[in-house]
Amino acid sequence: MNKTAEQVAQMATNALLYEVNLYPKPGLVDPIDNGAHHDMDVNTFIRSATALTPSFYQFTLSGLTFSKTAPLTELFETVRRIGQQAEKDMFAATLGINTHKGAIFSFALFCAGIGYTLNTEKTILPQWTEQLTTKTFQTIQAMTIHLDQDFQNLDTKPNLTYGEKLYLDYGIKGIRGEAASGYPALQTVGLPFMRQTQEVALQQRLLDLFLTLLVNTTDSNIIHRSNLATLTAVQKDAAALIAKGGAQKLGRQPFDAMNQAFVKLNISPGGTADLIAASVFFGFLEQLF
Ligand SMILES: CC(C)(COP(=O)(O)OP(=O)(O)OC[C@H]1O[C@@H](n2cnc3c(N)ncnc32)[C@H](O)[C@@H]1O)[C@@H](O)C(=O)NCCC(=O)NCCS
Ligand SMILES: Nc1ncnc2c1ncn2[C@@H]1O[C@H](COP(=O)(O)OP(=O)(O)OP(=O)(O)O)[C@@H](O)[C@H]1O
Repeated sequence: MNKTAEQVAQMATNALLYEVNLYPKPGLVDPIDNGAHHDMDVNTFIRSATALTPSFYQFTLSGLTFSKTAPLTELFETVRRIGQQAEKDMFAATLGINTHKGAIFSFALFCAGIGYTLNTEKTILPQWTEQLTTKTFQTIQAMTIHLDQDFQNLDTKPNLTYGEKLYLDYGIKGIRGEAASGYPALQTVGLPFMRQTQEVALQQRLLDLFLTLLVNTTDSNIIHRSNLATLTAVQKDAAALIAKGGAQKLGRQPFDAMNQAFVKLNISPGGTADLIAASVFFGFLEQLF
């Protein structure tokens, strides 16, 4: 076993566990309630997150051992194959429920990108820096340069995913667009927030991270369960809470109220949840906890 890949995989699983453990998260599964979900609870997420550790290890190892001269699009092809097996492992662990499909895709890119950066920069995990995070996102951009191909010939495809439908209906690129641009929601929003809030208590810090990411993300889960107008409206509400001081000033009450509103609307910001987990993951690497 490769020690570095093991450590990165452990951090990835822990990041998913920190995300599901955070409460009260509007619309999402947390230890207090299942938000707008009827088919999963916190234990479903624990089973899923732990079942994914071997795949996180494989993603990282692929990056660590990838040729320094081959095109990075080949690394993407490799991790997508591993990702397909990871999806099977997730469905086996959850008895058929989609807990972490988006997270598998994003963490495949993060883990492979981190492995590749460690290898090409000849460095080790304890010496990880903000600059290496930036390099990792540049690698991810190079890996996903042809990701737009996913959107070709959709009009003849029989069964469209939510993300594909969203592209056809609105031209919104969702998680694929985020990846192909090198995760601007993390580079310009989530990670700067994590770097600036190291003194804040963890629960308040991550609840305010939730608001900040929600305001700045085109969360395709909210759109497919409702519509673009609903996303815009809840982003406005979240921005108003930030302006009033967020969790640090207001405590958990507005989050409970927002949870009730999201349940009524049957919406769940699953993309925002994945970006919280991602911010925590890079937070572990940069030792921001
Ligand atoms: C690209 C993926 C996520 C499929 O997208 P799909 O169109 O099915 O899903 P959709 O767009 O609805 O979003 C999926 C998930 O992404 C997350 N998400 C949504 N919006 C965002 C956002 N703006 N930013 C980050 N994550 C987001 C959510 O968790 C959501 O549930 C991926 O599963 C995939 O590539 N599937 C094809 C099979 C495959 O290759 N699997 C292996 C992946 S490594
Ligand atoms: N804590 C969480 N609670 C709920 N969803 C989360 C959480 N963390 C991440 N997610 C993401 O949100 C997705 C679930 O959202 P949703 O139920 O809308 O998706 P779906 O299963 O594809 O759609 P549907 O249930 O409407 O058929 C998960 O697959 C996951 O990617």
